Amino acid sequence: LAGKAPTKVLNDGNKIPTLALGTFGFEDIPKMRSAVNYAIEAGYRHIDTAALYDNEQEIGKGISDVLKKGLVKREELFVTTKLWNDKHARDQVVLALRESLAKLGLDYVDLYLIHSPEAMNEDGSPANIDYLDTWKGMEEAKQLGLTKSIGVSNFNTEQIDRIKANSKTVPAVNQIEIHPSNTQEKLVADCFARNIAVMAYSPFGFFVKRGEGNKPGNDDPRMVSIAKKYNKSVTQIVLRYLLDRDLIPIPKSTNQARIQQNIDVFDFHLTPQEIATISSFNKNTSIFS
Ligand SMILES: NC(=O)C1=CN([C@@H]2O[C@H](COP(=O)(O)OP(=O)(O)OC[C@H]3O[C@@H](n4cnc5c(N)ncnc54)[C@H](OP(=O)(O)O)[C@@H]3O)[C@@H](O)[C@H]2O)C=CC1
Ligand SMILES: O=C1CO[C@H](CO)[C@@H](O)[C@@H]1O
Repeated sequence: LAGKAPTKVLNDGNKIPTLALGTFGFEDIPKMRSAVNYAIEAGYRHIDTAALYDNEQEIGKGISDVLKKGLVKREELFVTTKLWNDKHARDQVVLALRESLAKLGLDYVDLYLIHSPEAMNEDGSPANIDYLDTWKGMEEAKQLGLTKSIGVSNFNTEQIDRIKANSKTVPAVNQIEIHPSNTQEKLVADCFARNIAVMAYSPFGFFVKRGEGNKPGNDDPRMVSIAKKYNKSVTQIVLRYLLDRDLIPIPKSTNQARIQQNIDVFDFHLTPQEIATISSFNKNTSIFS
């Protein structure tokens, strides 16, 4: 009953499955319960959510279904969630994680991330809270056993180094936007040099800008020819490209066939030349800006 994605050992010794189901999309919240069921049935063992996504309750129902069906045991699952920007005060972190856990119906998560270095007030205005204080709250959450690992998201090298220089715990993970048009080679190398694993969000951001259809369907002849060679789809080639760079992609889908397709990427490898070809699409452009 092992999952399809191999695991990677984090700097704290915990093991993380190297591909996760993405779950962001407010209009998709009602579909998340079935998406989690489809994903676990297809061999996913890692689910990525966040307090921001407002779907932890539906995901919790999906997790409860698969546990009840006996498809997996809790310890075979890896659940990642994130602290939103309006809960950065040190004494809010444990409370925010307890709220997420209650919604998920779990007594611990596997990975808790600071969603972004930017602290905000509830109205979205900037708050004057240093993420070093937030990180202390994260360490407390870990000490309490509410999360196995702690990490960050959307942090740059300088911000990671400030945590490293001022804290006992180094982030286990940095979750950032990575796809062929935003390859992030420097930040990834900096994370790896510090023994920090990297999760790649918006893996299909190569094909679409947010709000412009959101339907990957790339027909670039170079991508199509690599896909033909391996008898895979272009989206599968993008996921394999990220895996072959030792990253942990987070493809989001609520559609059963696409959920299955997105994890069917562990039976081939790209050549260094193909990886270089795909990296040559880099424009250092974020889909969010
Ligand atoms: N830490 C952070 O700040 C951020 C984290 N994330 C995380 O990363 C995840 C993934 O990123 P996200 O921005 O959602 O986008 P993705 O790059 O995962 O793309 C999702 C889109 O692609 C479609 N799709 C999925 N699989 C296929 C396929 N095989 N063929 C064709 N279309 C497909 C989906 O539609 P459909 O569902 O209909 O299949 C959806 O429209 C998020 O869901 C979230 O968990 C994302 C952004 C920021
Ligand atoms: O995780 C996330 C999902 O996407 C949002 C934008 O649409 C981001 O703001 C957020 O960080």
